Amino acid sequence: MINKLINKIQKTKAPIVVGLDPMLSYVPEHIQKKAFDEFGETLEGAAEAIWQFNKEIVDKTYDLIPAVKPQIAMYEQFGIEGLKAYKKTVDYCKSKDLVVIGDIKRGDIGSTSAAYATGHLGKVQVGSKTYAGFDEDFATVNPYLGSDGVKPFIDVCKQEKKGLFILVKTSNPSSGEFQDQLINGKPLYEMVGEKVAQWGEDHMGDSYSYIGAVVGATYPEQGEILRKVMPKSFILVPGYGAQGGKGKDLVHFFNEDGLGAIVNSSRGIIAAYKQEAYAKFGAENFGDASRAAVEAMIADIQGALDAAL
Ligand SMILES: O=c1ccn([C@@H]2O[C@H](COP(=O)(O)O)[C@@H](O)[C@H]2O)c(=O)[nH]1
Repeated sequence: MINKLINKIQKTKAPIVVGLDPMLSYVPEHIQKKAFDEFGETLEGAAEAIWQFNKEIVDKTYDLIPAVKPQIAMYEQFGIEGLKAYKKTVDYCKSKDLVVIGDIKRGDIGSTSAAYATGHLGKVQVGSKTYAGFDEDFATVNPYLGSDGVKPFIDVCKQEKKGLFILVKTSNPSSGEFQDQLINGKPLYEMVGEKVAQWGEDHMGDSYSYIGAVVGATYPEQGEILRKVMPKSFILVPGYGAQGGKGKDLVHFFNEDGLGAIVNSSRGIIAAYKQEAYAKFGAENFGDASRAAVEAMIADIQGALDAAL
C-alpha cells in the first residue's frame, strides 16, 4: 500500500491528505434537514448527515488527492450509527481509488492489539469464513505500550500489504510534556523515531517502508531532526491549517526526492465554506469550497517544496 500511496502522490503532485473529521456543526443546514426529515433528530439522522457531507466532499476532491484520513472519534460520538457512517466512508473512498488512513490511534497489550489490527487492517475468522471489518489501508498506532503492542499491527500489515503511521511527535500544544522528556540526554520522541526507523528497515516497500510515523506540522524543528532519524519512513504530518502549520514550515519533513511526507488538513478543508476566504461559495456549495481549499493547500505545499528543493 505504501507503493500505491507514493504512486498516487506522484500522479496528483499533491502530498496531502484530506481529513474527514465531520462534526455535526460543520454539516450545512440543508443536509442536516434532509437527514433529520428522513430519520428524525436521532443518532441515525446525525450519521446520515455526516455521511452525506463526507460523500459530497469526496466527490468534489477525489481527483486532486491521493488519500483521506477519517478520524474515527468523530464517528464514534454517534455510537454504532456513527461507526456505520465511518465504514461507509472508508468503502466509498476506496471505490474512488483513494488510499484510506484510519486515524484510530490504537495500541494495547499484544493480544488486544492483535484484535485491533485484525478489525481495522486484517481479516477475522468466523467459522470457515473470513471477513474484513473496517478494512482501511493504513492505521495510526500509539506506541506507548512498547514493541509487543505494535508488533501485531506490523504482522497484519505484512500479511495484508497495508501500513502504519506510529505516533512519534504529536502536534498538540502539550505534546512535549512526555514526548520531549530527555532519557539519557535524548528526547523520548527521538527514541521512538529510532524504533520506528528500525521497524521500518525490516518492512520495506519499493523505496519507503510501510511503517511510517506521525510528526506534527506545529513542530518543524523536531520534524527536521526526525526526517534524518527515519530516512525511509513516510511521515504523516497533521497540524496544517487549523492548528497553524504552513507550507513553508514543512519542507524539512520531506526528503530530497520530494517524497517522504504527506500533510493532513481536516477542518481547514471540510469546513472551508465557513472561512472568510471561501465564504463566496456559500453553505449550498460547501464541496466546491473544499475543492478550492485543497487546491490552495497543494499550491502552498508544492510551492514551498519547489522553492526549497
Ligand atoms: O499529532 C496529531 C495526531 C493526529 N492528529 C489528528 O489530525 C487531525 C487534525 O485535524 P485539523 O482539523 O486539521 O486540525 C485530527 O483528526 C487529529 O485527531 C493531530 O491533529 N495531531
